[in-house]
Amino acid sequence: MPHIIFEKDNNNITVPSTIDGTQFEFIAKSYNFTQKQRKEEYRISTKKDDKRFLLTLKEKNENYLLKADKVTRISPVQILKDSINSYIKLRESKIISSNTQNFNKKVEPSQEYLKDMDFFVNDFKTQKEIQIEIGFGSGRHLLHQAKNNPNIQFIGLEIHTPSIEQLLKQIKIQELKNILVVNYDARLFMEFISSNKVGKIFVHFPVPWDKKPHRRVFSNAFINEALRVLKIDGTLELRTDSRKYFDYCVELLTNLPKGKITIDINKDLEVSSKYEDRWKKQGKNIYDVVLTCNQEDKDINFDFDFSFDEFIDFENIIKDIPQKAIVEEDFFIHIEDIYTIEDKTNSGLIQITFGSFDRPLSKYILIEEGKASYYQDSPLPTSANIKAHKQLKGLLKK
Ligand SMILES: C[S@@+](CC[C@H](N)C(=O)[O-])C[C@H]1O[C@@H](n2cnc3c(N)ncnc32)[C@H](O)[C@@H]1O
Repeated sequence: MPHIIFEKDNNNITVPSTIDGTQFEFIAKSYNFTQKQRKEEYRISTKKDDKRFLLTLKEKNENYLLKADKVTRISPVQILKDSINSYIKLRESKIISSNTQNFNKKVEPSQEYLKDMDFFVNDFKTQKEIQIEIGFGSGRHLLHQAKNNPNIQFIGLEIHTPSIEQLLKQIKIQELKNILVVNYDARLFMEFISSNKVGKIFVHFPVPWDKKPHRRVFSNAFINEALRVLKIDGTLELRTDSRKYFDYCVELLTNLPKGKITIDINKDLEVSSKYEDRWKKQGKNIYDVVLTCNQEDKDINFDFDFSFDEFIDFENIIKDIPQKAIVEEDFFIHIEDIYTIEDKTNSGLIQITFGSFDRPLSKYILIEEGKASYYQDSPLPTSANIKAHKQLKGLLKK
């Protein structure tokens, strides 16, 4: 990550100010919320190329360190590098060391088919049938399906970045236009797909997680969401070499009111995945369980208003904000730190981590003269984020 270490001086910048197309909006100082012996630390709100983010300025030994803030990190990295250089230019400080001057400009592979979750919340629309593969790994099965079914829109979900890069390269080489790739936990992704739109969900050779069953893709909540997004006669297909995982899924999938199951052993598919080849060579059995959906579901509403109340008494509230995490059954809230903005009443930043345990979200809430909003953008409307927001709103009301 780009950063600069510079000599500690008194050349503070005035805000707001703009230099070389970079605007520094305000500076918030750490309130020493956690009450540990802490060094001086600031967040500098910065705008460049229509992006808004924070820079971190803190003491490092006898000097200052200026770097990107992890929570509000943006891309491309060049914007961060330019903003850090602009800050030092404006401040006229003496640089001790830096990696922002000749940062390695790597050519990124085409990311056209890699989508983030905002895309699925705000922009994703298709007239085509959707099919989803969860944990596509080497991508052999997904690429085969996409090549042979050009009228189907495929969505590939993976959490392993090298597998995603490999698939994106293959999409380019094979000139496929019907795969969207998402780096997101499959257990939480389905919440963003409209009801009754999906023809097939493939889960081939998921990690069995025998020692940590709560990490498995299959759970009651996942199956309910799968049945909601599947259209009538749509299928959720598990293929596994693990007898334990198979038995566990058969139990979860049996006697559901909205679907029925079929099971198989050592069935041949048109394409054998990398893991399948490995297990077959070892003489292992391959088990299939297929759940077929037989009921339509109601559509869901993705709109949720993540706003806060009109006036927040920030200066009084920060005295009572809980330092311990609030842990509920399916979400949590942890206030990480608080920053106050000098020379402005009722203004500051609250750094929080919250949402689901599987995919916690880190964000800042910006309070400007008593008016609060999420810094950068609102959270994704997952059920856990919505519940956490409602509770946060209550906390900030007192
Ligand atoms: C054992 S590999 C199987 C890969 C491929 N399906 C095959 O048959 O060769 C399991 C894959 O699932 C991915 N994975 C595990 N948990 C996941 C989750 N919650 N969401 C999305 N992908 C996941 C892993 O990164 C891994 O690539």
